[in-house]
Amino acid sequence: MKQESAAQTTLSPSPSPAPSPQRPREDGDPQSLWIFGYGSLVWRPDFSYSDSRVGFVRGYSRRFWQGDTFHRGSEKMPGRVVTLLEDREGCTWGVAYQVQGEQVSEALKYLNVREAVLGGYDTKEVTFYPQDTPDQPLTALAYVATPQNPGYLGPASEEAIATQILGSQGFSGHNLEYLLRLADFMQLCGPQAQDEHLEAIVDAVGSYLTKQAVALV
Ligand SMILES: N[C@@H](CCC(=O)N[C@@H](CS)C(=O)NCC(=O)O)C(=O)O
Repeated sequence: MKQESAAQTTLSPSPSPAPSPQRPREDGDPQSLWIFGYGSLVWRPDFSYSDSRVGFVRGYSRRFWQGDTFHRGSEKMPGRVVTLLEDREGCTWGVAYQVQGEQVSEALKYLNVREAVLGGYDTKEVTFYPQDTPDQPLTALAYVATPQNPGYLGPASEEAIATQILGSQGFSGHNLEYLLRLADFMQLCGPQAQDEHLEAIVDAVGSYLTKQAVALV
């Protein structure tokens, strides 16, 4: 799985078709749906679900290119959170959650506020490959912040992103917590799950804090 830093990868914005979010049963009730999380959803889904799988989506790279003035930032100091960009050679690890029956409408209602209204994310159908059964892919719904949304910040050096993250916090907590929890998740996925962009930002945060600490001595 090829990974490049943000500077080298020419990422095209992902179109944001908004597929109908669930397949209704004959009686019109939604039957079941998989929701793919690749940012805060991997550690804080905050909706009830019946099953979950660790795995990945192909053809997308995760980037800290979405601004956030609510959850992890403010109007004065916007934070940076992740979105997916189409990238032929990209691969993004995360968690897919299965919601069934009433869980479907409850999850979508909740995520619409958390992701769309407060975060600027749109929905997109993706193919998810469970880590344990990659030969049995699942169709999942992902929340993607396209470059057309007003909060989109786009590319920046990993050092600049690290500095912005260190200086931002919002209603859900500090932006650094967001970065480190995602890094922790990726550690748990094992050596086959690489995200050079994420790792470069974590390294830049470490270097910055080390310099600050040395300056205090
Ligand atoms: N849609 C991505 C990113 C989600 C994300 O991080 N969204 C922000 C909205 S700006 C959020 O929910 N933050 C809650 C938090 O930071 O705890 C995912 O599937 O995880």
